[in-house]
Amino acid sequence: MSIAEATDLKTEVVRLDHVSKQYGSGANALLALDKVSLTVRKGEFVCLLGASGCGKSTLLSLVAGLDRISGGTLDIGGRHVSLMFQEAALFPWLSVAGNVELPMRLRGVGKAERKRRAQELLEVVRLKDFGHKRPHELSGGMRQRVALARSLAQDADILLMDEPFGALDAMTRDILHDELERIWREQQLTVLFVTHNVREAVRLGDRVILLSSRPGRVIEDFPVTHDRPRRIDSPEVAGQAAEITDRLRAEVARHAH
Ligand SMILES: Nc1ncnc2c1ncn2[C@@H]1O[C@H](COP(=O)(O)OP(=O)(O)OP(=O)(O)O)[C@@H](O)[C@H]1O
Repeated sequence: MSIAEATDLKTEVVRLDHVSKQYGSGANALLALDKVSLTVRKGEFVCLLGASGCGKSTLLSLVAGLDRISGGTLDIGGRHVSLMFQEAALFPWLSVAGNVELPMRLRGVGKAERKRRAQELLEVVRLKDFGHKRPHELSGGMRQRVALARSLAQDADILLMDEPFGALDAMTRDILHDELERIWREQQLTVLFVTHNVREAVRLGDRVILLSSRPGRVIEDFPVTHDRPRRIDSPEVAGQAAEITDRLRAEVARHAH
C-alpha cells in the first residue's frame, strides 16, 4: 500500500461531535440522542448497536440528511450517502433491473449506460439472471439483494444500512453477510450498519459502537479484530458477542431502574 493510500484510509468521512436530537418541543419534547460523538473512517465497517428506541435509526437519518440535528455538529464533507432499510421497498411495477436503474435514471444517466451498470450490479449481488423478474417473484433474501444493488447504483460514498437483514431467516442472513462483506471489500465501501443483533455486529464490523438506552449516548466503542471472513458461529465471534451482550444487558437494566 502506498503512503497516499494509507493516508486515504485514515480519512474521516463521517464526524459527529456532541450531536443531539430532540423531537417535538415543550411538554412533548423527546430527547432521542444526547451529545453523540463518533467518527467513521473511509473504508470502515461500523456497526451501531443498542436497545430498542435508543436512537439508532434517528442517527442514520441525521447522517442521511433526512432530518436536522438539534445540537452539536455533523460533518460528512458533502459526501453522498445511500440508505437501505429492513424492507426492500422496491417498486412492484418495475422489473428488478428497472429498480436498480432507478437511481441512475434520476441522476440522468443515459439508457445504455444504465442498463450496462444495472446488469453489472445484479452480477455483484449474484442475481444476473433475474433482471426481468418483478419483485414479488423473488424471495425476501433476493429482494434485499436487489435493494443492495439499488443502493450501490447510487454510487454513494457512504452506505447507511438500517437492520437490512432483520426480517430474514438465519441461513439467508448468513449468506448475505458473506455477500456484503465481499462487496464491501471489493468496492471499498464505507458502511454504517444498524442492528439489534450483537453477533451480526461482531460478524460484520470493524468496530461495534454501543449506544445507551434513550437518550442515546455512545457508551462504548469495541474494536473487532478477528480475521475475515468471519463465521457468525465461530468461538471468537460468539465470545466477543457475549461480552458486548453483558454490557448491553447492564445498560438496559440500569435504565429499567
Ligand atoms: N419522527 C419522530 N417524531 C417523534 N419521535 C420520534 C421520531 N422518530 C423517532 N422518535 C422517537 O425517538 C426515539 C428513538 O427512535 P429510533 O427509531 O431512532 O430508535 P431505534 O434505536 O432505531 O429503535 P429500534 O431499535 O426499535 O428500531 C424513540 O423514542 C422514538 O419514539
